[in-house]
Amino acid sequence: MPSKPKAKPAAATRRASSSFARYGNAAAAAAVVAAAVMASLYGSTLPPPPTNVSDSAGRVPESSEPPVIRAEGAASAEQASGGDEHPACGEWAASGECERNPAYMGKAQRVPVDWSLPELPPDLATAQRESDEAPPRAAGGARPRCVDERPDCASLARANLSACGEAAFMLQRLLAMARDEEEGDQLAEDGCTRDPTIDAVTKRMTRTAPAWIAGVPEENAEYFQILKYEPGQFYRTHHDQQSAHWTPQGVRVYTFFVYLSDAGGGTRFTDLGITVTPKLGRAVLWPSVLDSDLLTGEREPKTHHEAVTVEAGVKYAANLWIHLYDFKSPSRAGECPFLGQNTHNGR
Ligand SMILES: O=C(O)CCC(=O)C(=O)O
Ligand SMILES: [Fe+2]
Repeated sequence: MPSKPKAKPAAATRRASSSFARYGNAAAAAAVVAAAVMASLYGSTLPPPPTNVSDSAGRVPESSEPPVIRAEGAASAEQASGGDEHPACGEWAASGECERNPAYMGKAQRVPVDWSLPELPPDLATAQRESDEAPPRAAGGARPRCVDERPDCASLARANLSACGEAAFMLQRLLAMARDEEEGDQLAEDGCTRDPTIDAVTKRMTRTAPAWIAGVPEENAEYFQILKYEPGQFYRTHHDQQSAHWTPQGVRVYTFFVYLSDAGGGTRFTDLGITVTPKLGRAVLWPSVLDSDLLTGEREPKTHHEAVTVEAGVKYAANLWIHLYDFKSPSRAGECPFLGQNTHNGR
C-alpha cells in the first residue's frame, strides 16, 4: 500500500518584501555544503555505477535496490557524483555498462556533474568560523568526531550532533501529536496553524546550522513537515521545487531534511546515485534552484530524489522547505492556496 505523506497547501496572500539580495551565492554554497555533507557521510570506496536511476520520465524500477554507499573516511564529491570525469567511467564503459546501464551512463555523458567547490562567500565563511569557535552545544559533552579532511567538516559534524538532540525532542513531540491521527504522516504544520513548540524547534534548528543557511531569514522557512513511513511505503522520484516563482513566497530554494529515526529506506538522489541512510539527527541540506534561476523557478537538475521503500521498521523524518521570500507572513494571513504544481515523478 504505497503512499506518500501529502504536502498540505501553504499560505500566500500578499507579496512579502524581497530577500533576494541576501542570498547572493547561497544556493551555490548550499550545493557545496550538500556535497560536503554527503562526502562526510560516505566513504572512500568507489561505488559501482548506479543501476536504478530514473529514466527520462522519472520512473524507477520497483525491484531494484538503491546503491547505498557507506564507509569510513571520505569520498571526493566528484567520486560520489558520477559524470564524464568519473574516475571509473572508462572502466565501466569498457566492461559493458553503457549497454547494461544506459540510463546512468547516458545521463552521465549528457550532464557532466560539476562539483567544483567555489570559495565560500564571506558571510557564510564568517558564520562557519563562528560555529567552529563556539562551544559545542550538545549531547552529553561528546565532541563530534570528524573523519573528513575538509576544513568545514567540524562545523558540519557539530551541526549534525546538535540536530540530534533537537531531532529526539521533535520525535517525542511528533509522537504526542500523532496519538489522534489516523495516518500520522502530516503532523507538523499545514501552513495555516502554528504550533509554538514546533516553531521553537524550527528556530533552534535554523540556528543549529548557521553555516548552512546563513543569511536566510527564518521567516522564509515553511513549517516542518513530519513524515512517517511504514514498511512498504515510499515516495518516488520527484523534485522539491514546487512553488511558482510568482507566488508571494517565491521558489523553494533549499530543502533541509532531518531524519528522526534510524530505520527505513534512505533518501536517494537519483541523478547523483547517492543514497543518504536515515540516522536519528542526521540532516541533509540541498538546493532546489541555482542562483541563476531564483527568479524563474527552474529546477536544479541534480537534486531529484526519492524516498526508498521502507523494508522494516518505521521511518520518521522532517522536511523544512526554505523559500526565496518570506513564507510565514502570507501564511499567517490565513489563506492557503496551493503552492504550485505537483511534480511527483515530474521532471
Ligand atoms: O523521506 C525521504 O527520504 C524524502 C522525502 C521527500 O523527499 C519529501 O517529502 O519531499
Ligand atoms: Fe522531496
